[in-house]
Amino acid sequence: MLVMQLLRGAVKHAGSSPQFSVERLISAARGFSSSSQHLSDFEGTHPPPCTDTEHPKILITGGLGQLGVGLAKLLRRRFGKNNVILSDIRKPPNHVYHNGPFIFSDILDSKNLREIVVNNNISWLIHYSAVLSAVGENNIALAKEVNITGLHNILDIATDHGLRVFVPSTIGAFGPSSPRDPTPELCVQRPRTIYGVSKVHAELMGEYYHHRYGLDFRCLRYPGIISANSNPGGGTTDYAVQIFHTAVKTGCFECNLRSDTLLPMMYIDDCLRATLEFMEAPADSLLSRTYNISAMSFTPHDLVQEMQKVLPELKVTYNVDPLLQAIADGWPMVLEDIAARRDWGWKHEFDLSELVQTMLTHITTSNQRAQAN
Ligand SMILES: NC(=O)c1ccc[n+]([C@@H]2O[C@H](COP(=O)([O-])OP(=O)(O)OC[C@H]3O[C@@H](n4cnc5c(N)ncnc54)[C@H](O)[C@@H]3O)[C@@H](O)[C@H]2O)c1
Ligand SMILES: C[C@@H](O)[C@H](N)C(=O)O
Repeated sequence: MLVMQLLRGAVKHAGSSPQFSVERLISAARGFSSSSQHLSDFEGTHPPPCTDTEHPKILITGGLGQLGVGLAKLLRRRFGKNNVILSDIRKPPNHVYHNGPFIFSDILDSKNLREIVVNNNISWLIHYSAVLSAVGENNIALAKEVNITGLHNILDIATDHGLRVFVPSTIGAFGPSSPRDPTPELCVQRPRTIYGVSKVHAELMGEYYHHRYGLDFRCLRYPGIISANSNPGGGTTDYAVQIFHTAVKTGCFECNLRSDTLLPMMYIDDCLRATLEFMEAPADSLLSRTYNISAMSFTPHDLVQEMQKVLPELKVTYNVDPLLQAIADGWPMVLEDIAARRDWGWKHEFDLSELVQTMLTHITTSNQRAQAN
C-alpha cells in the first residue's frame, strides 16, 4: 500500500610535506625569468592538460563513502566501465567489486598513489577521501592527516602528471562570521571545525597550484548530500539521510539537531551530475576554480512536515547533540550559487518535495526487494 502510494507520488525516479619536484621548480623558474608574465601563464610550461576529454581515465579516491560508488556509476555510463577506477582503503562489497575496476589506495602513501596514476594512465583524479565534520572533531589528528597531508599528496601528483583534479569542498568551509543567508562564493571564511579548516586549506592550495603551476584544479562546495543507497560518513547533516531509513522502518525518529536548524541540502543525483558537468566544462568558461552549488535549504521541521504528507503517522522527537548543533549553527543557512549557474550552466532538479518522494520510493522498494530475497 505504502509502495503504491509512494510510486504514485514519485515525481522522479532516476534513476607528506609537499614535494616540490625538480621538474616543477625548473618550470616555475623558467616562468619567473620572464618578469612580465602573469602567474597563470606558467600553464604552458607543464605537461599538457588532458586533451582526450572524450574518454578521460579517471581515479576516484575514497570511493567507498557516501558519494563515490554513485559517481563511479555515472562516470562509467559516460566514459566506459574500464575508464573509471574506484579506490579506497576498505574492502568493497561484492556488488561494487564486480561492477568495475577497484583497487586499494591509501592517499597517505604517495609513492603508491603515483604508481597507480602512472600505471593506469590516469588523466582525471576525483579526490573524495576525507574525514567529515563530526568524525573530524572527535579525531583531529586523523582529520589533519587525511584532509591536509593527503590533499598535499594529491595536488603534487596531479601537478607532476598534468591531471585534471576535482576536490570537493563543503558548506563547512564557512563559519559563524560568514554571511549565512545567503552565503556568497567570496566572503569571510573562518570555520571552527578541523574539517572546515582543512577544506579552506584545500580550496586555497588548489587555487594556488592552479595559478602557480597551471594545475587544472576544480572544486565545488557541496551542501549536505542526501542519498538512499549509501550511508553518510559521519557529518553534521547525516540526520537528513538517517531520518528516511528509520522512519520507513520504525515510523519514528530522534533528531540530533534543533527543529529550526536551516541548512543547505541536495539530492545525490544533482550533486553527482553537477560534478560531471563541472569536470567537463571547458577551462576557459571557468572564471573561478571554486564554486558554491545549491539546490534547497530546509530545517528538520520542514523535512518532517514534507515526509508526513506521505507518512502521516511519523513521530519525530528532538535530542540535540551540542557538538553537532554548534557546528550547524556556524554553517550557511542558504548557499548562493549564481556564479556556477552563470559560468557552466549549473541547474538543480530536485526540490524538497521531489527529494522526499524519491527517497521514500527508493527505500521502500529496496526494503521490499530485500525481504523478498
Ligand atoms: N556527503 C556529504 O554530505 C558531503 C558534503 C560536502 C562535501 N563532501 C565531500 O565529498 C567527499 C566525499 O564525501 P563522502 O560523503 O563520500 O565521504 P565519506 O566519509 O562517506 O567517505 C570518505 C571515504 O574516504 C576513505 N578514506 C579515509 N581515509 C583514507 C585514506 N587514507 N586513503 C584513502 N581513502 C580514505 C574512507 O574509507 C571513506 O570511504 C569528501 O571530500 C567530503 O568532504 C561530502
Ligand atoms: C556538509 C558536509 O560536508 C558533510 N555532510 C558534513 O556534515 O560534514
